[in-house]
Amino acid sequence: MDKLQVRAAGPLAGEITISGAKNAALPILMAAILAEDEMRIGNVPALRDVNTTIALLRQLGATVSDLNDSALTINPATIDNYVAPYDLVKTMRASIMALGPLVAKYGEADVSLPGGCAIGARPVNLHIQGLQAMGAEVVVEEGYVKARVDGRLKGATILMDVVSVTGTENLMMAAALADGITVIENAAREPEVVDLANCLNAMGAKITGAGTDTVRIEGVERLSGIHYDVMPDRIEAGTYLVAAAATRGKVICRKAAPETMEPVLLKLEEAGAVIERGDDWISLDMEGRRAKPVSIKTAPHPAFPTDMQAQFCTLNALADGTGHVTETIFENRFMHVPELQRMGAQMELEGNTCIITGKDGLQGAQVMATDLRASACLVIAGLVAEGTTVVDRIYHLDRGYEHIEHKLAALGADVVRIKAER
Ligand SMILES: CC(=O)N[C@H]1[C@@H](OP(=O)(O)OP(=O)(O)OC[C@H]2O[C@@H](n3ccc(=O)[nH]c3=O)[C@H](O)[C@@H]2O)O[C@H](CO)[C@@H](O)[C@@H]1O
Ligand SMILES: C=C(OP(=O)(O)O)C(=O)O
Repeated sequence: MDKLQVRAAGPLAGEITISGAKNAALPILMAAILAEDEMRIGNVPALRDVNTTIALLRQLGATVSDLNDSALTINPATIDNYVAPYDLVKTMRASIMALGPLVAKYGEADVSLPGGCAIGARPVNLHIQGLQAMGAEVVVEEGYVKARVDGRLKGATILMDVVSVTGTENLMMAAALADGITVIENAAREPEVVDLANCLNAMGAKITGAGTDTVRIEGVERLSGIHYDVMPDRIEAGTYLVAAAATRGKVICRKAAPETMEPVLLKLEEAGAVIERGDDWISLDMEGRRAKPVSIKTAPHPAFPTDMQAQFCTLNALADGTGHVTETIFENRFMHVPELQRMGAQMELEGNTCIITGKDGLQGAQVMATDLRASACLVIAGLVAEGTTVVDRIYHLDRGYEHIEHKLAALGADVVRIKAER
C-alpha cells in the first residue's frame, strides 16, 4: 500500500486549481444510467471512486470511455445487467446510487449492501423505504438489496426521517423516470444535490426545489444524454485552505465555488484567516499568525459539513487556546483523534465532542488513517510537525483527493508518495 511522507517546509504559498467534486461526480455518473443516449461528463476528478464507478457502469454493460482530460462519455444503451456486485460496492459506498436509476429504467436492480465502514453504520433503510413508497418490491437477501417493479415506478410523497445526501439523490434519480409526481420532504440541501438536479433537468427531468428541504419531481418518460460539467469540490478546497491556515500560509484556490463553502470560510475567518472570495476563486492569508481556536458542530447543509470536521481538529490542535468539535452526523468519526494524539496533540473525547487545546507544534510520527478525511487531517498535521510524518493506507486519500501530493508540492510542501513494493 502506498504511503505519503510529509515533512514541514514552512508556510504553504501559491495557487492551486480545485478539481470537480467527488460527491457530485459520483451521482452524476450514475445518472447516466437513466439516459437514452450518450452522456459526456466534464470536470470529473481522477479519483479511485471515479474509477470504481466506471468499473461498475462497465459491469452493468454500459459503454464508458476512459477518463481523459477530466472528461468521459457513458453510453447506457448497452446496459444488459442489473447487478452491482459486492467486490465493487465494498470499496465505495456511493455504489448504492446505482439502485434508484437501475430500478427506474429497467425495473430491476440487485445492489450489494455496502456494509459498515470506519465512520459509522451508515444504513440504507431510507433508500429502500423511498423506493417501496414508489411501488418497488424491495427485499434484502444474501447481502443484496433486490428491487423490482412491474412497469414504471409511481410518484409518491416521501418523508425522510433523517437527512440523507445519497438517499435524496437516489430517490430523486428514481423519481425522475417515475409515473407522476414525487415529493421528497426533509430532503438534503447539499450543493451536490443541486448539481445533480441541474444535470437531471438538463437531461429533460422536471425537478424543482433542489437545495431546499422539499424537492418536487414530476416524472418524465425519457431522459436524454447531454454534456454536463461537475461542480467544484468544496471539501477539497476547504482542505487546502485549512492546510494553508495550519502552516500560517497564503494560498489561492482557483476554479472553486465559494458560494457553497460559507460555513467553512466563516470558521476560517474566526480562526484568524483573511479570506477573499471571487466568482470562482478564494484566497486565504494567515499573515503569519497562529490560528485561533474555533468551535464547530457538524450538521446537514447549510451547517458545518462533517467532511471538514477532521481537518478542523488538526487546525485546533495547533491553535492558541481551546476549541470544541462536535460531530452529529456519524457516530464514529473521530478515528483520527488517537493518531493526532500520537503526534502530540492535546485532545479529549467526551461523547460526540472532542475538546482540543492547541499546542505550538506537533511531532512527526508514523500514522494510519481509516477514512478519507481522517487521512487528510493527518497530512495537514504532518505539514507543520517537527520531523517526518508517514501516513499509511493512503488509498483512502486517493478516493477523494486528485493528485494530492502534486497539489501540495505546488504550494511548497515537502510531500512524497512512497510506492508500495508490488
Ligand atoms: C458520496 C457522498 O455524497 N457521500 C457523502 C454523503 O454520504 P451519505 O449520503 O452516505 O450520508 P447520509 O447523508 O446518507 O448520512 C447522514 C446520516 O443519515 C444516516 N442514514 C442515512 C441513510 C439511511 O438510509 N439511513 C440513515 O440512517 C447515516 O447513518 C448518517 O448518520 O453525505 C455525508 C454527510 O454529509 C458525507 O459525509 C459523505 O461524504
Ligand atoms: C465520507 C465520505 O465519502 P463517502 O460517502 O464516499 O464514504 C467523504 O467524502 O468524506
